[in-house]
Amino acid sequence: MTSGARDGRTGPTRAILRLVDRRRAALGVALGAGTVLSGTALLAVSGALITRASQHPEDLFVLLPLITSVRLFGISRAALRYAERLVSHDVTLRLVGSVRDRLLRALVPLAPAALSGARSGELLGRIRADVDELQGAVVRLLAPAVVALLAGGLAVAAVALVSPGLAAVHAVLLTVLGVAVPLWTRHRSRHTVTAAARAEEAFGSDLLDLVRGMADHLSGDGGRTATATLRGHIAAQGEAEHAQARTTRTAVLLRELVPGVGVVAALWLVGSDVADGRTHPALLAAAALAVLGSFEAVAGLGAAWTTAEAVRAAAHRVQALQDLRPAVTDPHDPQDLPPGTELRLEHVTFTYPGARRPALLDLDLTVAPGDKVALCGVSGAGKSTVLSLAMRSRDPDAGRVTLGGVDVRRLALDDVRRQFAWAPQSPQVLGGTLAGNLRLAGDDVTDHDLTTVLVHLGLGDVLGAVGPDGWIGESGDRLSAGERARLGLARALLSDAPVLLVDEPTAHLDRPLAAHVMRVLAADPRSVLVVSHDTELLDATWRRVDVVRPLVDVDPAPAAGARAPEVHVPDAHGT
Ligand SMILES: Nc1ncnc2c1ncn2[C@@H]1O[C@H](COP(=O)(O)OP(=O)(O)OP(=O)(O)O)[C@@H](O)[C@H]1O
Repeated sequence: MTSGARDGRTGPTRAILRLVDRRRAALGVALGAGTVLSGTALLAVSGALITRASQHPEDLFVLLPLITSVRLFGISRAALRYAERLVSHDVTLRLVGSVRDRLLRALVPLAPAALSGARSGELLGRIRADVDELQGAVVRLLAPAVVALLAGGLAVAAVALVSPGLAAVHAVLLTVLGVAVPLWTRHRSRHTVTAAARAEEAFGSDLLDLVRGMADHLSGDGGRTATATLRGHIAAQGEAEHAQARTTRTAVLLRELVPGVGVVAALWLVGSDVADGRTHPALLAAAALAVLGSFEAVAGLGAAWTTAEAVRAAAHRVQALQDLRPAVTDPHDPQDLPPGTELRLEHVTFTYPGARRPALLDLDLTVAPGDKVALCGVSGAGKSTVLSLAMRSRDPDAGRVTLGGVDVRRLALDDVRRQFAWAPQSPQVLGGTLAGNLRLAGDDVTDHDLTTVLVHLGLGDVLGAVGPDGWIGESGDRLSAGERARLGLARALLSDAPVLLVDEPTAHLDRPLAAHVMRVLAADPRSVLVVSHDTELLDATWRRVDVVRPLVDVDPAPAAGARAPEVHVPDAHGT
């Protein structure tokens, strides 16, 4: 997508249309125009046949070519329509595939930092709705527009051979039905379509939030507020759709009326020519029926104008997602991953976008291979931020993070992320099975590995009750918070990354289980950087690092005194 395309009002739409396979789309359009012209010719020849048959019922020499033509156009119309549907749907499916591919490629680098402000229901709803809308770009927008020009133009030219006056009227009526009526409809329905789409989108994301947080809603006000909000969205959508239906009814009436006017004009104009002897009588019915049939050329234009609006809006939303800047990017010329895995944060300062105070200020931390380091500190001190800077979810504003002595900004993002196994406080548990969730750790994870790690983390009972392939609920809802956290930890332990980053692994556990989990982590031969509130759980294996919340406001050039080291590193016993 070029920047020029982004600037223009219709830029994102053009960018989407550029993804269309042009050769196949041209074939689809040619087949579509062929279908319309076959239909028009079928009616015209039928008219001529009826007239000739009434004049010369026994003259097979005259009638036979007309009968053959009727058969030919009848068969070709059906065959061309079938082929056109095949080709245009193939083009659509390819377009949808490309759009999904581009969208997902754009989203992956944005996670987690750049998407942290987005509601996942909204994102999901937006992507689903936008891809649905973009499906219409070929079959309901591009193809009908070109077919209307091509087939409509050729039909007018053919009518002009019989009666130039009728051709002029015919062209005007085609324009009225193809352009004026749809433009009027579009003008009337602009607000209603947007309002209905907004209400539907809001309904989708609020419904998803309601289902996800059902327990909270039920224990709050029994879900009354949430259902009232949903009802509001349904009512707003219904109101918008009623207004839209009124406009549609009028448009349908006009679509029936205008071709009738065309037939009357044909009978009048060509009829006068026939009466004057300037035109063969067989052409009267042929011209009238040809005019009637040719309105099929603009039949798809009504939906095309509405589709243009919807496609434009969807393309803008897709563009807006693609325009989000990732919080971190790959270097142009990444260095090879160094052999060492020592992790260092050197004089690291970091402020979240829009925050008044830095989350970390001049922080130093070293985690040598095999080190067991516990980050302690009050809530909001910046402990989780240390983990996200370590695995390069974000970059520091000042100072640097190194892995094996190399600044992580010099390494390929995938290389950096492969060095870390991350177990967040509330891990993402997918709706599925225990085994399915754990196999995300790597392709080579065996059934034996799964069982061992689950038993090791005290999840043997859950494994026994559910089984490795039993359903654990949407987002693991059938597990307790502590079980979900340990499932996330199990996934991290199964990975072969050399550094484990573990956020509050004992938050939901009773004391004996918490102590057991800390012993499991202490026994792991890899480097472990753990966030923990509970200093009593830290035995001599752990080096405790206290992270202190910076109490200074953001200042581009802080005074030397304000940049005093914020990290106190006690000895191995935590004193
Ligand atoms: N995505 C974010 N955007 C803006 N501010 C954030 C974001 N994430 C964290 N913060 C802020 O940064 C500070 C440090 O947050 P962080 O999560 O690192 O603290 P923590 O020590 O891990 O806290 P806890 O022990 O409660 O998990 C807090 O003041 C927090 O409000």
